[in-house]
Amino acid sequence: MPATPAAFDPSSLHDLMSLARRARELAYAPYSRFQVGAAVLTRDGRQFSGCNVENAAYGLCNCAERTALFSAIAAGCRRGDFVALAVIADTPDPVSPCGACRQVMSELCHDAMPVLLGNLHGDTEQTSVAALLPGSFQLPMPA
Ligand SMILES: O=c1ccn([C@H]2C[C@H](O)[C@@H](CO)O2)c(=O)[nH]1
Ligand SMILES: [Zn+2]
Repeated sequence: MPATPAAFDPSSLHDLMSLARRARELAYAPYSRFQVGAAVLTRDGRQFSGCNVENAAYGLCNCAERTALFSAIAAGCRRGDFVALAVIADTPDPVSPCGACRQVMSELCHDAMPVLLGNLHGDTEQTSVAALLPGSFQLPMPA
């Protein structure tokens, strides 16, 4: 979404990555064995974490990023309430979110919202929602 996200303390990105790292341990990934964790910070200072949750019907697998964002929505947070998101996996380079998660981020989060990508070695890369999905699909919002 266009508009400017709320300001945030850059050190909160480090905290968010620690939370994502702990959430990763909770992944339900018996098929891929690829565990992912994510955490999102909201405008009012709340943090929501998420892990990937797989299913025998593979198409139902839900990524860590979407689990975290959907948990926040289910707790009452609204589109635009998000300040930063962190995601972590056991990858050689900082993990790269899938297309579905990029689309969900682009609908729920401000274009400039920082997204911190990480791996278990402690490598990180800071990017943004718009950088992850330029030209994303959006529907005009009803007034
Ligand atoms: O950024 C990513 C990439 C993949 N996965 C999950 C989906 C599936 O459970 C497993 C393998 O793709 O990792 C995530 O949670 N986040
Ligand atoms: Zn995804």
